[in-house]
Amino acid sequence: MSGPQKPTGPINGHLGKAVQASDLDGNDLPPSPAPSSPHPGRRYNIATELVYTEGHDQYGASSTPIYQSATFYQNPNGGGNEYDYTRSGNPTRTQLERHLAKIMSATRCLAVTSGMGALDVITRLLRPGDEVVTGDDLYGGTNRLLKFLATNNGIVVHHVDTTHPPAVHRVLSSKTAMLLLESPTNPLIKICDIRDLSEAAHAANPKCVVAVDNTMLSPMLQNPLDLGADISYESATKYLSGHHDVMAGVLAVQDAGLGEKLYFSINSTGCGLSPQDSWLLLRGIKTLGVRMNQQQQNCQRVAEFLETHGFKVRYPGLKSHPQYDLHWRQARGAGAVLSFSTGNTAVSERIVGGVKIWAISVSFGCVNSLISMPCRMSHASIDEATRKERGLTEDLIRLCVGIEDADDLIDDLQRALVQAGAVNVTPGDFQAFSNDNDNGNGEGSSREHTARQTQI
Ligand SMILES: Cc1ncc(COP(=O)(O)O)c(C=O)c1O
Ligand SMILES: N[C@@H](CCSC[C@H](N)C(=O)O)C(=O)O
Repeated sequence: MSGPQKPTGPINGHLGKAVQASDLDGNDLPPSPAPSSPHPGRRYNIATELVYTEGHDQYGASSTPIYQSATFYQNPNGGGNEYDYTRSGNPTRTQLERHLAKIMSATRCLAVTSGMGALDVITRLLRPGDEVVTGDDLYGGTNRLLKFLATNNGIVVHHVDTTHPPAVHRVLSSKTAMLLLESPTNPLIKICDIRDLSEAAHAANPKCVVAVDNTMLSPMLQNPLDLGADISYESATKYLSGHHDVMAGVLAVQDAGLGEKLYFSINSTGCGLSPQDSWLLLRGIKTLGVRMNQQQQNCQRVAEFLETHGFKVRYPGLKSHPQYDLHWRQARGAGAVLSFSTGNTAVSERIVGGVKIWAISVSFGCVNSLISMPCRMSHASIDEATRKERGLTEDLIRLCVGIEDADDLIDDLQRALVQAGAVNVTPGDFQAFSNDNDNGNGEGSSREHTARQTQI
């Protein structure tokens, strides 16, 4: 990988930029840096690639310099340098994009101001009348943007259960312009067969763009482009950065033409990632391997603890997960987000309110552990009736596990479960109250739970 390039004189006529003057649709392109990755694919194992960079800084700086400059000097004829303006391209952002391209199995990667910004760029490929096929469990913000496009831009959106391939195949057609997948989904941790669904979408319409939101696993654990997707994107606010100190989104592609179209939107709308945030993200990525390893080890312990004590836990590290085998065919780890039900919303509220180490917060992928109730927080923008239809019950608790000591995390959770009356305590053991009375919306067995709580 090469670092920011030195001015080399006019490369491409008077523009002097290593890029063609128009995109594949014939739109005029403003000056921009060269496509991100100078070589396709990875050369080392992922843990090495996350850390290893070949910078060619003129002073030998070990950390990529932050080019905090909005504009760049040019020759009198308007050419000369690779960069002219930071909205169009910035050396720190290019360094990040080239680094990401390696680890995302891409030939080109683009960095933008948030995960939703990345999805906005992707959905700008759509035209009125286009159809989008997507899941019935999705991050709330993704659902909100799709609903906006369906309401205002003439896009037809089909929400189907992506764990059930025939349901997806049934709605795919020559009008399907985009298949948008999450695996695992946020927050019900459903797994879909990315390869099979990508093939089916391309068979239905060879021009269909398959976009996979890889936020839950990060490129450390899953590479959708290797599974047949056209775009892998994620909220880099989560695992890639890892410290909740930056908002960012990344998009990765293997097809140069598609990369140009995405870049065109980014430059036109001005959502490229700032130099400071690009630097923060470059720094965060270096520790992704160690963070993710620790986070998923801790998450496995927490998942087993909850399941052993009778809770219905959704986590692909557990053999009880309905798509366990599929998940391990396409991913290299289970990630560090799980969700579980108590069968009673009031009890769930008391658990969330009772923990000390687990911070009540949206987001995930940070080094510290978080707890949330998706229906009240990350998925509140989905109306109640739709949530209920999709099996997103009000009592659902989502845990995003960090790098703390796993025993401390479990002790804290155990204390909150007992205090909340979520478990039936017997000498030497405690078990979750049965969810048998649960009416499917987290309202069941409330008297049982309340009674239990008052005894403690
Ligand atoms: C799965 C998923 N995709 C995309 C996003 C959007 O990312 P951002 O918050 O960085 O815009 C989020 C969370 O916000 C998410 O959970
Ligand atoms: N108020 C925000 C909520 C962000 S949720 C962040 C993250 N994706 C998560 O799942 O926790 C909004 O309405 O977008």
